[in-house]
Amino acid sequence: MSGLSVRNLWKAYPSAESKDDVLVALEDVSLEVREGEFVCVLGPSGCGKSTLLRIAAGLEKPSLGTVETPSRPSVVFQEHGVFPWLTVAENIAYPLRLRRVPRAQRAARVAELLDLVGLTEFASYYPAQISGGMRQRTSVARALADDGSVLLMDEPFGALDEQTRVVLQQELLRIWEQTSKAVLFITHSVDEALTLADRVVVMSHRPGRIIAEVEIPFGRPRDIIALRRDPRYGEITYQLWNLLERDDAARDDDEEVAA
Ligand SMILES: Nc1ncnc2c1ncn2[C@@H]1O[C@H](COP(=O)(O)OP(=O)(O)OP(=O)(O)O)[C@@H](O)[C@H]1O
Repeated sequence: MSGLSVRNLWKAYPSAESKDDVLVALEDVSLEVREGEFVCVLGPSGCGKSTLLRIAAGLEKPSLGTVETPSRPSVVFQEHGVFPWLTVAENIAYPLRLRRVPRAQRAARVAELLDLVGLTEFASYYPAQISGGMRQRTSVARALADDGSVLLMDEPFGALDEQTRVVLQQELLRIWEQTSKAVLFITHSVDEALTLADRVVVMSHRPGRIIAEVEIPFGRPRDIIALRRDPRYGEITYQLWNLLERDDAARDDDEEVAA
């Protein structure tokens, strides 16, 4: 198997309110991301998206269930994903050093990745000397330097302004389209999910369950500005919002019954 397979995942944390209680963050979550497929997980704040990603990355253990990947996934987080004491080029080279890739080969791969993410001029800058968007590009390039076939991204553009976000979304697609990596991308933005994904997995409020999977019909390569003119863009936006809102309304009903 060269993608990611998550089966019947449950995660409970000790409750902060009572030591006899638990907080269920994930409830029986199963999903597959095939080789070369881009899947977005969309859900409201606190529904367990990051928990799912951390478990998929092997950074946390599930309470129940399994995760299968052919190799250790690469991860891009929302912020603080780069080492502040290393330059842009050294950050990108980091996974290559860990794999003991010979120096000349490493330099060639770093030069290629710097070019791919448009940071050649900033190779010797430190993270504090570049913009937030450039730091995220560095983070993406470093994840691409990892040769794993699965890439996990946790709201990597969430902290950026809208214009930078759109530029980086387009760049990410351009770069990813040249690979066959399976991508699991976490977002709470309807717009971002349908712009990027082949398939959107919609999660409920906590405890996070999968309430729907929506196939996105836009082809590849994808021009993310042009697709906003496609009449299907509005329809799918409406469909996704409806799924999220219906779940919200169901939760309000549950709370009223419980009260
Ligand atoms: N280490 C932890 N200990 C206890 N509870 C936790 C822990 N990590 C997460 N939780 C709880 O699990 C639930 C899901 O959190 P998670 O961060 O996965 O949500 P999220 O969907 O990523 O949220 P957001 O979109 O706001 O980042 C939350 O109620 C959170 O309080």
